[in-house]
Amino acid sequence: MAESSSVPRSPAVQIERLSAGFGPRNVLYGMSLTAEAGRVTALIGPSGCGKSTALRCINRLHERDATAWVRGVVSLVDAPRVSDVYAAGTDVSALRQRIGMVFQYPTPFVTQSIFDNVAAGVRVGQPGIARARLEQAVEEALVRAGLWREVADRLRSSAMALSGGQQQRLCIARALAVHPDVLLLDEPTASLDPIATQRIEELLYDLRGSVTMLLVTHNMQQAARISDTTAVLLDGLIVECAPTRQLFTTPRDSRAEAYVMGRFG
Ligand SMILES: Nc1ncnc2c1ncn2[C@@H]1O[C@H](COP(=O)(O)OP(=O)(O)OP(=O)(O)O)[C@@H](O)[C@H]1O
Repeated sequence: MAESSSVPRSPAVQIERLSAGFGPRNVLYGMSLTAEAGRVTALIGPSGCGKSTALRCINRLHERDATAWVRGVVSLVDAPRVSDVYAAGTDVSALRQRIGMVFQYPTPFVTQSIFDNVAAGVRVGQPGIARARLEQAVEEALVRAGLWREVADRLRSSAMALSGGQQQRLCIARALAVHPDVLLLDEPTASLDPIATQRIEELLYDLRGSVTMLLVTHNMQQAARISDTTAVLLDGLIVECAPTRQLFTTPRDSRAEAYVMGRFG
């Protein structure tokens, strides 16, 4: 099987006037951003400016904090269909399968095998799925995550027997197994060495076209290498969003320019 994807295009993510915070504390101040369908949108900005909070508002992880609040609109747009992420009655677990997330540190289920890690979401979404179909879903996800060849002969081993980079690709496979529309990537290579980082970057690049990705990164070279669009978040607002090459060569906003030139943050 070729290690590439052939699933259909995903919807765009549209964020409009998003404000969010914790208790009396405001973190996002009415930010707007569109992550185009099937593209990689990088979200960059100094530490503490609200990048993770913005990502966590998209799949409604933010609201798990007892003091968290959110206002504004987040939609998945697959014209003419528009799904409001915060619509009353939304099945939040199903939403989080549609909008997968990968974190800075790999988060495999530590007591489970490689197979069971990838199968977890499929079992939840399709209880009673036939064994052969489950095995096929796991294999497909591992192939898409570029991990199949490394683990095919040890699917029953513990996920903890994998290297950090492999664990991160396992987490990506776990997210891909349920065919998400969107992948939220919160500094997915920050804990990895350069070789493992390169594998993940190649993987994300290859997933373009089949999944809409939002990538939070402190690594501007990484944003430049793999994103189509880059948005600069400063103090809870997007100050510039542009095609990546343009943003890094001829930014229009003076604050965005100062940030990408390393003059602050
Ligand atoms: N659970 C929380 N309760 C209160 N404040 C929080 C909580 N989580 C985050 N914050 C604050 O919200 C602000 C934004 O945090 P966030 O993690 O979104 O920023 P970030 O841009 O992703 O930062 P970094 O690049 O350092 O990861 C920070 O000042 C942070 O201290």
